[in-house]
Amino acid sequence: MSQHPTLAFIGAGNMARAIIGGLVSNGYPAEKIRASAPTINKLDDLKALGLFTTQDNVEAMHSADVVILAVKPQMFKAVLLQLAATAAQTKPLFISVAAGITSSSINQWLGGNQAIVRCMPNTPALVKMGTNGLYANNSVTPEQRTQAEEILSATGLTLWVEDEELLHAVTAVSGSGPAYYFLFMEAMIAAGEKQGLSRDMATQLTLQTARGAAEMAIQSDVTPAVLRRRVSSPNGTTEQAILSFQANKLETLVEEAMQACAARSVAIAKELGDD
Ligand SMILES: NC(=O)C1=CN([C@@H]2O[C@H](COP(=O)(O)OP(=O)(O)OC[C@H]3O[C@@H](n4cnc5c(N)ncnc54)[C@H](OP(=O)(O)O)[C@@H]3O)[C@@H](O)[C@H]2O)C=CC1
Ligand SMILES: O=C(O)[C@@H]1CCC=N1
Repeated sequence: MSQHPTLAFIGAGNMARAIIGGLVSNGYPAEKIRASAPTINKLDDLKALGLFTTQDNVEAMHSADVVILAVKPQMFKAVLLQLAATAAQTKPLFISVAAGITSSSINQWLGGNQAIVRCMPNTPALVKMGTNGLYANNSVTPEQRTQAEEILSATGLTLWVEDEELLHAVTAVSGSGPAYYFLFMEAMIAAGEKQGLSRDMATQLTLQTARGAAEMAIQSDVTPAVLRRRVSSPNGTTEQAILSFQANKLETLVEEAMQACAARSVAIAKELGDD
C-alpha cells in the first residue's frame, strides 16, 4: 500500500483482532490503527502492539480515514447512532464486517450519505489466509473501493459482489466456513484417537492433511472432484470412506447447514435492520 490510511476499529473482538493481526504482521504501522471497546483491560494486548486504544468510540473514530465496524449485529444501531454526528463532519469510509446488517440500515443509522463497504471476512485473516467478500454502496468512490481492497487484501483474498444479497451466500461459504472445517478436524481427530493414535499424533496428521489438501486444490488446475478421485484407488481404502460419507448424505448435510446459515443472515437483517 502506497499510503497507510488511519484505521479505527469499533469493537475489538475475535474478528477485529484477526484483521488487526493480519494487517500488523503484513507491515501495517500499528500507530495508524485505533481500536475501541467497552472493556478497557481487554485492549491491553492491542495497546502493547502499539495501537491507540480507548473505551470511547467517537474518540477512536476521530480523524480516522477508514472506520471498521466490528461489533455484534445486535449492537449496530446503538453504536452507529452514537457515531452519526462525527460521521457527518468527517465523512470517513465505513467498512462493516457484520453479518446480515444491510448497507441501507447502516447508512440510515449514520445519518445518510455515507460511503459504506460491507465486508464478510473470516478469522484466517489472522494468518493472512483470510477470505473477504466485499460490496460497496453507491456513495463509495473508486478511490475508496481501492482503499478498502488494499486494506483487506493484506489479510487475504478479496472478491467483490455487485448484488448485496449475495453476501448471505458469501457468509454461508467463507464467513462461517472456517468453523465447518474446524468441526471436521475435531471429528477426524476424535476418530483417529478411537483407532489408537495419540491425540497429538491424530491432531498433527489431521491438520497437515487439511493444509495439504487445501494447498493442493488451490495450486491444481483440476477440480477438487478430480483430486478426490486420484486419492481413491479402485476397491481401495478411500473408496470405502467416501461411500460411507455418501450413504450418510454428506452433500445434503452440507447444503442444509449452509442454507441454515444464509437464512440466519437474512433473519438478522429483518430482526435488527431498519429497511
Ligand atoms: N467471528 C467471526 O468469525 C466473524 C465475525 N463477523 C462479524 O464480526 C462482528 C464481530 O464479531 P466477533 O468479533 O465474533 O464478536 P466478539 O464478541 O468477539 O467482539 C465484539 C466486540 O465488540 C465490542 N463491543 C461491545 N459493545 C460495544 C460498543 N457499544 N462499542 C464498541 N465496541 C463494543 C466487544 O467489547 P467487550 O468485549 O469489551 O464487550 C468486543 O470487542 C459481528 O458483526 C460478526 O457478524 C464476520 C465474519 C466472521
Ligand atoms: O457466526 C456469526 O454470526 C459470524 C458471522 C460469520 C461468522 N461468524
